[in-house]
Parts: sequence; structure tokens; C-alpha cells
Amino acid sequence: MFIDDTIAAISTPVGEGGIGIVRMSGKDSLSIAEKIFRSFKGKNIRDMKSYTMMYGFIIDPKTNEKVDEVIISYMKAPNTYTREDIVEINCHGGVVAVKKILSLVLQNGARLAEPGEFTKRAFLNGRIDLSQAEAVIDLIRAKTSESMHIALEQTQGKLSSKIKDIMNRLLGILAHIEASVDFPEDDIENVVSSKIIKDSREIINDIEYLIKNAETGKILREGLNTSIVGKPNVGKSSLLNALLEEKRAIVTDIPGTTRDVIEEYINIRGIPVKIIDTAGIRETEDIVEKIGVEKSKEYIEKSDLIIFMVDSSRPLDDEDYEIIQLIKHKKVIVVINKIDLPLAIDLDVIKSNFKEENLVFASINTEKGIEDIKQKIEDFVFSGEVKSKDIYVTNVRHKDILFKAKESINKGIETIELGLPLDIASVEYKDAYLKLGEITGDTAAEDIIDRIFSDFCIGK
Ligand SMILES: Nc1nc2c(c(=O)[nH]1)N(C=O)[C@@H](CNc1ccc(C(=O)N[C@@H](CCC(=O)O)C(=O)O)cc1)CN2
Ligand SMILES: Nc1nc2c(ncn2[C@@H]2O[C@H](COP(=O)(O)OP(=O)(O)OP(=O)(O)O)[C@@H](O)[C@H]2O)c(=O)[nH]1
Ligand SMILES: [K+]
Ligand SMILES: [Mg+2]
Repeated sequence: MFIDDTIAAISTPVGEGGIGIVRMSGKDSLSIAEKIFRSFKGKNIRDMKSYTMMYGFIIDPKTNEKVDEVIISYMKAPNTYTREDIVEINCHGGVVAVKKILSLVLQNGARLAEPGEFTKRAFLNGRIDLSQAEAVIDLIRAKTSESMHIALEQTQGKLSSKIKDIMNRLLGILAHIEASVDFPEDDIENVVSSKIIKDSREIINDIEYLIKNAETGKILREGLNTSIVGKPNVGKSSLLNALLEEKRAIVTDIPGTTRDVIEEYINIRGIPVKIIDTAGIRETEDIVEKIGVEKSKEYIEKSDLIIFMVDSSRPLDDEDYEIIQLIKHKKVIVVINKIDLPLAIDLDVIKSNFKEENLVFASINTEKGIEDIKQKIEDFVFSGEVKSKDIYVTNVRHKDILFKAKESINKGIETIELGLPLDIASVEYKDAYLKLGEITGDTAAEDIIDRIFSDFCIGK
């Protein structure tokens, strides 16, 4: 594929800031820059070495007026982000300078880049594969350093190399099948069949391992939706504030204080958690509170995890039982709050409805139990296993592909076990291979690729 035009965009956020960058990529980058740049020392930017900078001014060639004082950096193809010539104009931050310089660059031969087009070129020019490109956007959007670490590893090809390894092993199986079809003696076929089944099972194991981690990966990429639910006044908003370490929600001793849902992002041990404080659930005639209660119920459905809070200083009542019914089918951490007060709750009822390992005894007012709650959230995300430097599939698209590839391989095994001719099985192995190629981009259709890059920001 040959890309002819030179693209340009503002690569820094538009707004007040120290420095703004207008980036160009393509074979005309340097000659376009030459038309609008005047070096302070009278040097020619054509003599710039790759990965160096030069100080000077952007001049509007039509009026000969100075537009901004800048530093230009030059990166020579092919050792660049896009594998093309790149020129970056580092100008003063703020909206005016970057916009003026961008428009000068466009008037002088560049085309405005589409969202993600720099990264798309890196992909089309073969510097990175599709899953590495997808990770670039995750890197930008990462909400915790943990998520960022995983995205960075993925941009460096950690997932791709695993996928490529599996694809190579599938090619090995296909080669075996082809060879045995050429020599169709029964005994050879039997040896080949059992070898293929053994290899297939190993591949399936590897795929299942990736799928198993994908739930965690998705949470690290997208965040864990967690709702705090319970009767009025049990201390839900107090818990939100404690986790946020700020007085975000109003806390009073009046039941029904929180009437609308409150959403906040918190970093809990590297996990991006979207925490939702809800209106206490109860029967009410108050029209505002009633809507709040309905919303609380909706949020229960949308949540990955529920923090169900009860007041240990009061016996459970019908309202608690009703909430227990509402959350029965969800993953739940039960926080038994206010243990600083005399105990009145029937713990047996709690224990008969929830696993002991999911209970936390707390007194939010005296800061007891908060670390326990964080630990339970971490255990939930990592299924109680130690966080290792695993490969995490973070992207639902990748996970779906892995599922389909696994299905095809399973069908391949079935076909062989039924004693059908090996070339029938080879269709399944080819399918699995082509599916996995959609992760790396080797076999992804153009519309899939376009959709992925259109989700990027301008200038990336
Ligand atoms: N100013 C600036 N900062 C930036 C970027 C950029 O485009 N411009 N990046 C954009 O996202 C990131 C850096 N990403 C990069 C990724 C690959 C290559 C690259 O292709 N490097 C060459 C080797 C460089 C060398 O020769 O020393 C290569 O791999 O061949 C460069 C930057 C973050 N910081
Ligand atoms: N003794 C004691 N009181 C607590 C504790 N946690 C919260 N409270 C008090 O319980 C009352 C209700 O707390 P909130 O955080 O407003 O409770 P809530 O569940 O958000 O209430 P609603 O929004 O009305 O549903 C406040 O007076 C808190 O100070 C605790 O651990 N011990
Ligand atoms: K309250
Ligand atoms: Mg509240």
C-alpha cells in the first residue's frame, strides 16, 4: 500500500496550556514546514538531522508576518511513529497559535488528518499490528496506572506475540493435515490425528487462559461499576465519602438524605472503580425520593458489583429483605456497618443469604473496615488470585474473537474424533486462524479497521 498525501493535526488538547503541537506526517512534511518556517540562525530545515529540533518562527508566507515563536522537530522516515517523515511544530499553547499554524500547514499542502489517522498509518505501514494500535487509545484513556501499564504492554506487542504464536501453531496443524492427505495410509493418518488433537488441546488451553483473564482485563480498561445500596440511613453516603476521601455526598441522620444517584470514579488499588451512591431503598410517598428509589433499582441491574450495606445496630426488617431479593442474582459485598453501636442485627440471616467471605464488619464513622472493603473489591476483580504480570485481554472485540476461534478448534477436534477425513477438519483450523488474524489485523476487513480508528481522537 502506498500513501501519498501528508496529513496534519493539532496533537495536543485544545485549550490553555504551556505548549501546543501541530504534527505532520507524510513525504511532504519537511517541504511544507520549509515554506512557513524561518530559522532563528538562518539555517535550512532541510539540513536537520532526524530526531533533532530547531528554533525559529512560523511566518505566514502571504504576508511575511510572524505568527509564533516555535521549535520544530523532525523525525525522518522510516524510524518514526508512522514510518513516514514527521515534522512537529511546537508552538505556544492556547487556542489561537495552534489553529493558525494548522491552517497555514493546510494551505501549504497538508490535508487535515482524520481521527486516529497517524496511528492508522503506523498500522498500515506495518510498524504495529491492529491490537497494538487499539491499545494506543487505551493508553490515552487509562484511568489508573495499572490500566495504563497493561495498555503500554499491549502497544509493545505483548498480546500480539501470544496471538501470533497461537496462529503459527495452527499453521503447523494445517501443514500436518496437508502432508498426511498426500500420504493417505491409515497408520500415518492415526499418528497425525492424535498429534493434532494433542496440539489442539494445548492451543485451547492457552485460549481459555486468555479468556479467563479477559473479565479482569475489561474491568481494568473500562472500570468496575459498583453500586452502594441499602435502606435509608445505613451509612451509604458515609462510605462513598470515605472511599473518595472527601465529603462528596451529603450525610445527615435524616433517612432519605440522598435522593439522586451520585457517581464518582475512584482508584482502588489500581482498579478504576465507578462508584455509585444510591438513594436508600424504601417504600415512600415522597415523589422525588420515589424516583430516586426507582433509579437505585435500575443501577443494581447495571452494576458489576453491589456493596449492600446494613445497619448492625438495628434488626433486619422487610425493607432489608426486599433489597436482598433485588440483589440476590448479583455479586455482592455485604457491609455490616455501625459496629461501634450495640449489636441488634440477626447475623444468622445475613450468613444464610451471603457467603461469609463476602461479609465486612465496619464502622465507617470510625474508619473501621474500609481497607477490608477495598481488599474485597480487589479480590473480586482478580478472583482472589495474586496480580501477576499476566497477559490481559482488555478488549471485548478480542475476547469475542478468542471465543469463536476456540469453537472452531473444538469442532476440528470433534471432526477428527468422529474419524472423518482430515481435510474436513482443516476447514475448522483455517477458520480459527482467520479469526485470530482479526485481532492482529492480518485478516480484518476494512470496515472493522475503519471503525476502530474512527473511535480515536484527532491528532493521534
Ligand atoms: N512529540 C511527540 N511525543 C510523543 C509522540 C509523538 O508522536 N510526538 N508519541 C506518539 O504517540 C509517543 C511516542 N511514540 C513513538 C512510538 C514509536 C516511535 C518510533 O517509531 N520510533 C522509531 C525508533 C526511533 C529511533 O530511531 O530512535 C522506530 O521504532 O523505528 C516514536 C515515537 C509519545 N510521545
Ligand atoms: N454510629 C455510627 N453512625 C454512622 C456510621 N456510619 C454512618 N453513620 C451515621 O448514620 C447516618 C446516616 O449516614 P448516611 O451516610 O447519610 O446514610 P445513607 O445510607 O447514605 O442514608 P440515605 O442517603 O438517607 O439513604 C449519619 O448520621 C452518619 O453519621 C457508623 O459507622 N457508626
Ligand atoms: K441519611
Ligand atoms: Mg445517602
